[in-house]
Amino acid sequence: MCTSIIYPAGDYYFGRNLDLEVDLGQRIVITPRNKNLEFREMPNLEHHYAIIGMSIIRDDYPLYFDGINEKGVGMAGLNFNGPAHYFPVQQGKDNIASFELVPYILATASSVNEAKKLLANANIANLNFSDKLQAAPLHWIIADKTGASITVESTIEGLKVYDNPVGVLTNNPEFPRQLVNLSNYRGISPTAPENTIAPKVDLPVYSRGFGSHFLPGGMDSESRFVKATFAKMHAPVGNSEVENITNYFHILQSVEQQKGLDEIAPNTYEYTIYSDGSNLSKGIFYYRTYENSQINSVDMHKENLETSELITYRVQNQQEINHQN
Ligand SMILES: C[C@H](CCC(=O)NCC(=O)O)[C@H]1CC[C@H]2[C@@H]3[C@H](O)C[C@@H]4C[C@H](O)CC[C@]4(C)[C@H]3CC[C@]12C
Repeated sequence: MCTSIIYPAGDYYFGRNLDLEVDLGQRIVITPRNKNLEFREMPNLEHHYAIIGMSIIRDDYPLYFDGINEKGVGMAGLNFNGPAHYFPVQQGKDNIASFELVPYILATASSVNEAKKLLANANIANLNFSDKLQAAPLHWIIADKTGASITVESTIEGLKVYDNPVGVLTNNPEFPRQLVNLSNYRGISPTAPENTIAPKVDLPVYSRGFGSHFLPGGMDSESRFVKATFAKMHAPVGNSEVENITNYFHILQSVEQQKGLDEIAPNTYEYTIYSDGSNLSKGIFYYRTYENSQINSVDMHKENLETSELITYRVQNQQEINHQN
């Protein structure tokens, strides 16, 4: 399972937790402006916006899990096993394979509005990257540096693009149902509630944090949707980049999956392999991993973006303890 958020703090910060049972060997990958991007059913893009994000590379192609572009648009693919449905290539449509969608949108859209226009005639084609890398059942969140955010879901009913008023995405069920479920938690608050159940009875507030007594805390995607929304909506805005990115990671950590808590097969557990977040205005990509709580950063603008070869950075996975004596 995964969780993705956009956090407003002066600048906007966008990224995700990647929860899975295996590390796929992803790297931080920068696609510079002149890297020739090939698509199965769409024209090549020889010149486009530069992208930075978490990705694996196969046959010199960046298979992004999530990323942002130099215009301040961010996008993440999250598991959507069950409802996800991709279609055969359709005449007259912009046929984009599911594994092409992140590079396609980030290479060409300078805002969420532009992404919406690109998606208006899109068909998510049921093509596999290769026999070994079959299409993954995903849905997507797209956000930009103005704070706008949408959810993209291709189901048996076709391609749906929803405005995302909370700026959060997890996994199943379909996005509208996540919002309906959120209504059940209208009362969740940082403040202790009034005694409305029996006003004449003395019901003491016997603990701090009473306003979130009924906040779900499970690993499941409905629980994470509610918890991440609560954490994000009430997160403070810091006075510096360091404070903001620190707050950002605290929000994602509220829905982190620790090893041992989510058994997906006998003795196999899903866990938060990495958390990442980018400053959408500055093009700085930050991440931490399960093994390494240090916040690391890669600034796309410190690379020459006018080049044509993929640029990669190894994920720093070593915990460094600052021994003070
Ligand atoms: C499984 C995760 C989503 C995390 C999640 O929700 N996980 C677990 C769960 O709920 O079961 C998704 C996010 C991005 C996906 C990858 C990207 O889409 C890129 C690539 C696309 C290929 O079609 C399949 C492999 C490959 C490399 C995908 C494998 C599955 C990934 C890594």
